[in-house]
Amino acid sequence: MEEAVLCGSPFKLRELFAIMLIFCQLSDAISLWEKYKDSLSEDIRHRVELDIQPENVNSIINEVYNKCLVTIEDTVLSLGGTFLQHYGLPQPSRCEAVLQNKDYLREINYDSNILAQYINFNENLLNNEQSYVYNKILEGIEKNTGKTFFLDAPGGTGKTFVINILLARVRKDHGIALAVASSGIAATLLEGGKTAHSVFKLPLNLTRVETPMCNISKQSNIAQVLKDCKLIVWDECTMAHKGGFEALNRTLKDIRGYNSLMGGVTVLLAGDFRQTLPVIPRGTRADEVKSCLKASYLWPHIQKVALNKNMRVHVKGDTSAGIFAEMLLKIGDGNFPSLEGEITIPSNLCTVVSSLSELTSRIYPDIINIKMKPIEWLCERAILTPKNDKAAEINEILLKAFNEKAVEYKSFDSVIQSDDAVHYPLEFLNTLNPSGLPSHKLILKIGAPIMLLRNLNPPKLCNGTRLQVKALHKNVIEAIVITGCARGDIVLIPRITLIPTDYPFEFKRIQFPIKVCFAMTINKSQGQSLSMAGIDLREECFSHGQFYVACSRVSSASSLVILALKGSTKNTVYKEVLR
Ligand SMILES: Nc1ncnc2c1ncn2[C@@H]1O[C@H](COP(=O)(O)OP(=O)(O)OP(=O)(O)O)[C@@H](O)[C@H]1O
Repeated sequence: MEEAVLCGSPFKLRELFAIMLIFCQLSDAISLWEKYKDSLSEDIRHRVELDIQPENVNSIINEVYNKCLVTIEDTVLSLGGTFLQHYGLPQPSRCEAVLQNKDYLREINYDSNILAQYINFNENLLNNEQSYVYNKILEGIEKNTGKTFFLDAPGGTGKTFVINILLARVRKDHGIALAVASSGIAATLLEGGKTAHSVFKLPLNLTRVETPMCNISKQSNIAQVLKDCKLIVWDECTMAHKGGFEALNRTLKDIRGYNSLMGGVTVLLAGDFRQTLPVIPRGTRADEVKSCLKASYLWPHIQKVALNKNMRVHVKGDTSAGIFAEMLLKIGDGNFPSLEGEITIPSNLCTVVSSLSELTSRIYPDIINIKMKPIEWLCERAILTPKNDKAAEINEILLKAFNEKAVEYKSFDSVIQSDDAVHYPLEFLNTLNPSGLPSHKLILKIGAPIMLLRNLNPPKLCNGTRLQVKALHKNVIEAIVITGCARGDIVLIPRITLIPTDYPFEFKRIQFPIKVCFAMTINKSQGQSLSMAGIDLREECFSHGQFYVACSRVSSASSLVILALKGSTKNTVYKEVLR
């Protein structure tokens, strides 16, 4: 073998080894294998290095050796020999899933050196409460105690900061740490983050199924990832329906073959119950409360940890930002002094204005020159409304406020079951405006900000990513990304088929998956940070946490303008969710 290594290819070496196994009655085949396994599997290793960085191959080297043994065994069998076990060698597994599993390879393909530097630098910055949370979760991962944690963290307390160091710690040692979030926007803030729906293949009808399961088969690529992962982080978990966590729990138990909570993997659920709860179409307060994580049978089994110190304020050393943050917490907790449910909006929270034109001109001054503005200008501002119709009204006004040619795109609508065509004529379908679907008549101008309504190519193009229109072609829209990790990239958006899920009959709309977004609903803004936010409260916030979410998009009173005709507003807080 020693001579052959110098002159033969790995393929020829394996052939030689196979012949020796059958014909040479080797007394110690295992030692020979151990000594030359790297030479025997060199080409297989190179092939894996095409998919992941060379230094990361070591974390799956046993898979490489296994593949090598399989090919040796194939040759031995074809030469009339028998299984490798018979010769005192390890019996290879015929399931070589990992080497072909792109999802798996992506999850272990992090640069350990860069991660080590990142950890060294940032671990030292953790404050006391962050360190406590970090070490507690790390201990759970290292001792494999299989705990699920809930990290209660209001905005600015360093939740994302802590999570990213935890993810780096696991990945540095080639462990798998999955990062997901309930919304596409929140997912872009986590290293390697994706939406929970796309990773866990959560069923769409969570409200209607009693024992939901993730649509993941045990043989799939993602099942292998879930089987081996050491940490799952789910950010903005308070926005998600409890059925999603229950589905994940059942699926992990099944895939990992272990009947403890979440199949024994450490799970970190992070969020803030002061923010909006899962949206239940046509649901009541009780429906919303009943659908959140706290109402799940899993909740009593989850260990609670919290962050309280606002690091945005602390790092900047800005005392007025500190007062602002304290006020936000009082609003979020429902402890702001109120009279018959109405709170008087204080001047150190924001600037109060009394007309829509004042609100729009404060948030979008000099809109006439919108095409000349840098993308930062557009990305850092938005007007927020409790409901869609007011956002649509403001978008129409602001779209008319600058001189560019308006281009109209009409959708192609149709029912999915041909029998329904009699009951739901085309003209009727065109009038429908389900939330999350672009309208039948989409009017756009070059320079206008738009928002994606689907995850087209996460994390670059997610549901919620904002862009600015650059060119309006007949079948494609050219736009520059203004938020998220692809900021500054120019992308082309096609018309796609969109099917709303919460309609009593099925219909599809072929349209560009976008909306103009000078203004957007408060629920859509959750997870976005702004430097200038306007809130239109002509119609008041109607659901838990909306006012808190809207105000907490910015970090100081000078960045917030509120249109409140009476100077007061309703602050809806479901105290039962905060207990
Ligand atoms: N220990 C720390 N040392 C230095 N900077 C920190 C520390 N913790 C957090 N920060 C910084 O404070 C800011 C807020 O942190 P982060 O974004 O993690 O908070 P968050 O809780 O995720 O807030 P939000 O939910 O509003 O996004 C960030 O700029 C972050 O880098």
